[in-house]
Amino acid sequence: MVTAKVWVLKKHFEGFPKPSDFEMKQVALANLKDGELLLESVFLSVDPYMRPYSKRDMKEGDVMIGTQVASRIVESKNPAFAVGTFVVANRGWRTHFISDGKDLNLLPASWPESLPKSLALGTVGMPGLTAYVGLFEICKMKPGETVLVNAAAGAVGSVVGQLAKIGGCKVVGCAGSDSKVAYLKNIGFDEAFNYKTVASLDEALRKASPDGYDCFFDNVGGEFASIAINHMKKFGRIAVCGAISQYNDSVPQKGPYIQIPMIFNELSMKGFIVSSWHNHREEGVKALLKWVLEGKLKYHEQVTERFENMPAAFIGMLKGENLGKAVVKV
Ligand SMILES: NC(=O)C1=CN([C@@H]2O[C@H](COP(=O)(O)OP(=O)(O)OC[C@H]3O[C@@H](n4cnc5c(N)ncnc54)[C@H](OP(=O)(O)O)[C@@H]3O)[C@@H](O)[C@H]2O)C=CC1
Ligand SMILES: CCCCCCC/C=C/C=O
Repeated sequence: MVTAKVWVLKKHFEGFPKPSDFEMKQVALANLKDGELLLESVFLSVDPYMRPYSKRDMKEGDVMIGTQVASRIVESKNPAFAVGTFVVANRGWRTHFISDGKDLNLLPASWPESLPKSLALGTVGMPGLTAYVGLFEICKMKPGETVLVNAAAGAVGSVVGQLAKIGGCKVVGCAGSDSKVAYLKNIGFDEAFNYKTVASLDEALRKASPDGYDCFFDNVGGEFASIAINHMKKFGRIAVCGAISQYNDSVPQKGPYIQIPMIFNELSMKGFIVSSWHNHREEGVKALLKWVLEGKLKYHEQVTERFENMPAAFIGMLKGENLGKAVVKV
């Protein structure tokens, strides 16, 4: 019999999550029945959505939600899944779990041995797909346009900027430290600035693109988005992807309000959730993997060692300690 370690939400987050909001437990797993398989998590993802989704979907005592666990099959009574195969699953913060195979995604057959499997949680996984859908389907980016992205050195933002360059656009990004800004320049951003240290966000946005922005991929919301909307060009498009600046608010932020710039510049603004675009998954993963293998799409991972450190990795990511995709190596 295998005993799994799991992290549960002990106490609903109030403001910023803290270590005492989590509790690690041990769960004995049953023996496998025919058709089932036992999986071991190798890498786990920590993502911003866990913060707002915990409030909306979870109750205290539930296992922490967690998507895209790159896992290894250790025992199988299901002929469709061989022992040793790696898959992506959506089973929360657990070291081991049992599946009937229906909720598992195999890595693409063309996945080379040399490529970290953890990329299936980041650049070639859900965050990469988010960038792909947001740029190509929501912003409908065209060559020659100027694209703005915030949280640009993170899992989604770093892919957004590079896909925009692949698509022939000028790219402006911002991030919360000088070393992140240097990284953005290194991976091909045309302009980048540290939103925490510029004297004026308004000035920084104007200086980076005096003519304004055709596309704005918004990962942050709040004050940044309120200022950026005034820098959109006529008929600009805004992909509302995330609002991380608001996830830990106990009291909702108030305006400024967006109607006037929306009207004057005839802007389009559309929120989206990547999982609703699952019909683009196969095409998107294939394209992302190809660009990674061609060296056109660079990646960086912030790897935290040990399952015991899941809460620290999650809290650290919310604080901006990650460069690229934050993952935990079990
Ligand atoms: N709509 C969808 O389907 C999806 C939406 N998302 C959203 O995309 C965004 C990025 O996610 P992801 O790439 O996984 O995460 P990241 O890897 O970008 O990590 C989060 C980053 O957000 C930045 N950040 C944290 N707090 C603030 C703040 N108050 N103001 C500005 N920046 C902040 C930090 O970077 P810094 O140092 O630069 O501050 C931090 O590193 C999130 O809002 C997330 O919820 C993600 C996936 C799917
Ligand atoms: C089954 C995986 C679903 C992931 C959806 C993530 C949506 C994120 C929203 C904001 O961060």
